[in-house]
Amino acid sequence: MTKPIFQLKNVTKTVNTGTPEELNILDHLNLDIYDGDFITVLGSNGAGKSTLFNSITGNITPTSGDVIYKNSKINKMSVVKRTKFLSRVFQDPKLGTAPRMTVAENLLLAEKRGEHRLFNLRGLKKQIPLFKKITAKMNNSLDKRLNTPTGNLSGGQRQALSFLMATIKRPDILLLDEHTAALDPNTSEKLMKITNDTITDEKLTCLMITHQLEDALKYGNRLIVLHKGTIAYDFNSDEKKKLSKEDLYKFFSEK
Ligand SMILES: Nc1ncnc2c1ncn2[C@@H]1O[C@H](COP(=O)(O)OP(=O)(O)OP(=O)(O)O)[C@@H](O)[C@H]1O
Repeated sequence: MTKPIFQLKNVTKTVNTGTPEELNILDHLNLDIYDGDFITVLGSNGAGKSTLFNSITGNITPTSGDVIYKNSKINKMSVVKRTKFLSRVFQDPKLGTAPRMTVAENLLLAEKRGEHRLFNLRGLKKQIPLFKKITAKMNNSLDKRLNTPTGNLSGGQRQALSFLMATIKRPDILLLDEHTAALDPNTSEKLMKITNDTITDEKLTCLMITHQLEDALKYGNRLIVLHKGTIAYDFNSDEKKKLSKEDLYKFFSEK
């Protein structure tokens, strides 16, 4: 049987320890992520979705339990080291790119993700044809703005660039944190289609937080529902196909 590439085993994160506000924001959470999984992540506000991502990226260290990557315990591995094998796209288009650097420079930076060497612009010219090709796929004129500082792009262009930067160097795990939520419906739909095509074509392993029930049902091979810092439901591909939006509403109102 295939082994998971990433596991959270009995992970608990306690905050405000020893005070009346003490709370387990992750509570004995177990999750096995397999190569090629595309998992949509649902949960009400405060359920622990971002905290789950932070425990994968190393932004938080569990109070107890284990974080395992390819059979090795990595509880204390730094965020920077983990960027070698994982990337994340945030909801806010401003968070993914360096505003004063141009589109091309940001892409070059992303290509060198996880490398220790100091960033320099050597080799930029050589990469322009590739950068033109991949930005053209975004279908939003990004390919004509390779020399534009990213701070001058529209939110949609900037978020498309963030997605490209997260995937230009294949990550073992891609984390999408409501990455289309700040975009207008049209732009959001376009980026979601590109996202799905990229993940499917390149067989990426991905977790995607969304509040859009349609998207949670439409995309991916697994769907998990978080509640109070733990995984309340974990639907496999067959179970997910049978789910309706009404079922999902029910799960939320049961809680
Ligand atoms: N450092 C912290 N100290 C105290 N409480 C925290 C901390 N980080 C998160 N929390 C709390 O943990 C809970 C889970 O937060 P989290 O941001 O993971 O939820 P979420 O499911 O991503 O919510 P949303 O959908 O609103 O983004 C919340 O109640 C939040 O207030």
